[in-house]
Amino acid sequence: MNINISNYIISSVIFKVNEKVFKNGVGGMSREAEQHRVNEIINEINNKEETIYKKSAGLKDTIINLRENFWDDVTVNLDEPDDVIETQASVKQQAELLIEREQLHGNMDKELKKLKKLKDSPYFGRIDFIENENENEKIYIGTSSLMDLEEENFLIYDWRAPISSLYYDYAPGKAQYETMDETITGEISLKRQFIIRQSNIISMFDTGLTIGDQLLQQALGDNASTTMKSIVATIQKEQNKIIRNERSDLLIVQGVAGSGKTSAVLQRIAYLMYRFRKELNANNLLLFSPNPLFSSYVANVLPELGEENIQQSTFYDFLEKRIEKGITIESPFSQMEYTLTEMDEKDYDSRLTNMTYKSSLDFKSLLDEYIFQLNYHGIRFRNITLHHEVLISKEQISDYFYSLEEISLPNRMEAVVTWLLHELRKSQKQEKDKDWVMEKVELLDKDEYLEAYHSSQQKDEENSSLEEEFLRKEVVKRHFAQIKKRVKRFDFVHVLVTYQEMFLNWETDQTPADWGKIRAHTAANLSQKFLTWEDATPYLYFKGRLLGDDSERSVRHLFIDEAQDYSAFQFAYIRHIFPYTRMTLLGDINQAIYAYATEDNPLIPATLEQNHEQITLTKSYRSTKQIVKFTKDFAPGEAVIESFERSGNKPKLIKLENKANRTDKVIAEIEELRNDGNETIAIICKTLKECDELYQKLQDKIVIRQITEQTYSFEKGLLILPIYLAKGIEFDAVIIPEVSAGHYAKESDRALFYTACTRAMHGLHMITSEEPCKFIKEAEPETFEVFHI
Ligand SMILES: Nc1ncnc2c1ncn2[C@@H]1O[C@H](COP(=O)(O)OP(=O)(O)OP(=O)(O)O)[C@@H](O)[C@H]1O
Repeated sequence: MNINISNYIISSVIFKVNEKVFKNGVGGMSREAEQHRVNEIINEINNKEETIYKKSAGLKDTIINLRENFWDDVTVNLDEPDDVIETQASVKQQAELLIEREQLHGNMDKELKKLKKLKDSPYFGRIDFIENENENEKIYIGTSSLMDLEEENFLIYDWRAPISSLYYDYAPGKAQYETMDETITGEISLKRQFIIRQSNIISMFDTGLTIGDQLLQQALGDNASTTMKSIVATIQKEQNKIIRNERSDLLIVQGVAGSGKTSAVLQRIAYLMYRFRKELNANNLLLFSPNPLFSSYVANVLPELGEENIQQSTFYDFLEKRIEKGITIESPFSQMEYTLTEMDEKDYDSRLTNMTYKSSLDFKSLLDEYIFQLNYHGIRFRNITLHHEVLISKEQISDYFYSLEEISLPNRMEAVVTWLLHELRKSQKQEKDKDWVMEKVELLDKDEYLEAYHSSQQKDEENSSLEEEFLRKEVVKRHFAQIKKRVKRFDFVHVLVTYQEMFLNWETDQTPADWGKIRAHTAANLSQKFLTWEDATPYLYFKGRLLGDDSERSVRHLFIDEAQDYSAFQFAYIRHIFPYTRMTLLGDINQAIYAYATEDNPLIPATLEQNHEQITLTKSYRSTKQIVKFTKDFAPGEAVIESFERSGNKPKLIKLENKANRTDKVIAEIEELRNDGNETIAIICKTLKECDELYQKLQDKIVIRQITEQTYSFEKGLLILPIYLAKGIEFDAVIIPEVSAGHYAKESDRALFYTACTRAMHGLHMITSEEPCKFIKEAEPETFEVFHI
């Protein structure tokens, strides 16, 4: 959490209010006594640092020494086989010693970093807990744990320790927490919060019901930052349930805009890495994020919590890595832009039909049926050629494939690979004596010649006099190595054409009403080697069923943010590709901006299996009470939306008499919002096209940055971006430059408009020169102010 001057002043005021309480001794130690304890902790940290520095310096010398004299301490004797074995063992032992010391040094480095952080702010919470009849124990909670010098007592508990959950889950009174083996019950007699900076207590509060609204007030009152912050000091009870959930294989979180889903999932990752530190490392965890900007926005949280960043990818990047070279996938953003801007295009309706159908599980069933009949016929193969001559024809491959007994398609493909490699070895022998080989030998440059000559000599000493023979062999081998590599990659299967066949020639009675349109549309795109976003996942699913999937077995936990934007087919594919992975899905059905996403949405499963769990978050922490009140009336879903008690100005609707004044009015609004203290202001448009047009008009008049699909990070200041790229991110203030009824006209625009409005923390200004859209009209009139200009 960044503490700025205004915060500091607020904190001091709050402290003054609370000071009296503390002086009177309510809740145990006074502020002086608490500061005294902080000082003692800092002393302890200093001592620890000193000890580690000393050990670390000695260790560093040992490592340098070990590296420099590595071979001195190794007995090298290669005379007899036994001696060789002994030498190997000796080298191994020495290497292990070095690795162990290096690891120890690395751990010390980590420990020093942790201590440095603790020195600045050792803890943020305290609870006094009486376990049954035992004495009252003071438990201080911080970002990591600290033990005394004797390593006997905890001076600070890590926020993820079992006992720390008391702090998040209970008010003073009866309380309990789970350890690995039992439930511990007792009573909390005090719950206290601190803001400590540079080893000084800036403020402290004794709290009642929830984790002090005051501390949360302060955290939420900050300006938006360009990177997300950790929320460990103020995690709310419901969020804590998400963070510490260990039971569920599938945890589904439906949370309203700004309810802390992303925050909770990042703390959850840190929790899991701590709780299962022996079994999990950063590579076992994967987060699917909605856009590249979001990835950089959240990149700071885990390092801030002392954990390594985990693998992060957009679903688009994940798919792109699995697709063959030469095939292009449309990005979800282009798909969205198309949906929003190309209504007049002649194929628009077919495209929408295609999108809806390809996103559904009905299409997956149809695809499964098509795949099933490929067991008997229909897979398209490619000739295996060498210099345009067919070595093994596609018909031969097909005959061989379909002559195999009925094992699964991928297993048969493996058998074909073995057979092809065998056949290629035969061709390789015959090929050696052909004319082209000598031509290639003559074309070898000097280095290649020598390399080929030497490697032939090394491998075939007996015939070393037959130089030409060797060179021929070598040249053929090189050419065949390429072919074999392609065979092992299944290049002999024409996956795209086999998929296309489904739309060109396959006949079945299971097809949907609009199959004709869908067929034509898909086949045309596939012949351009272009996969629309809605076809990308089905195609990869198809490819996996044909050739075998590279299941992601190393990923033990998958986290999907903005899960409402995944289609039923995409989610089914994810389950298919991560068969053994635990999943956490987070999203908000109100923000389902993709047209297909509401049907069979993974966030609202028809049934929950036994080890699945669903948690709902209803309180919005991002936006002021005024913004939440305004937006909740037109939110698409039925979900309860509560606001956190934080005040600001009412959203503003500016009605322009003259449309030509829009650019100047946008600039005036920016100025006004800046004067109110907003640092990061986003102009959020419905589409990229709208952004482009407005950006052209603004860029000469004001410093502004346009965010596109390719933007990977952002700085404070003025930004312009389309709604779909603002997902998951927040800004001090938002200006929506066009909110007319014509612009946000369709019911499907509701989620878009809601998403745009809910990006705002403190200020929301909307401009129109016509009738405002129906969503604004649905909001209670007293929730926003109207200005006629
Ligand atoms: N317990 C908390 N303590 C402090 N701040 C919090 C807490 N929970 C959420 N916030 C803050 O509220 C804001 C919204 O959180 P976050 O982005 O995680 O919400 P979200 O549910 O993912 O939102 P959306 O779905 O709208 O993208 C952030 O500024 C976050 O720091």
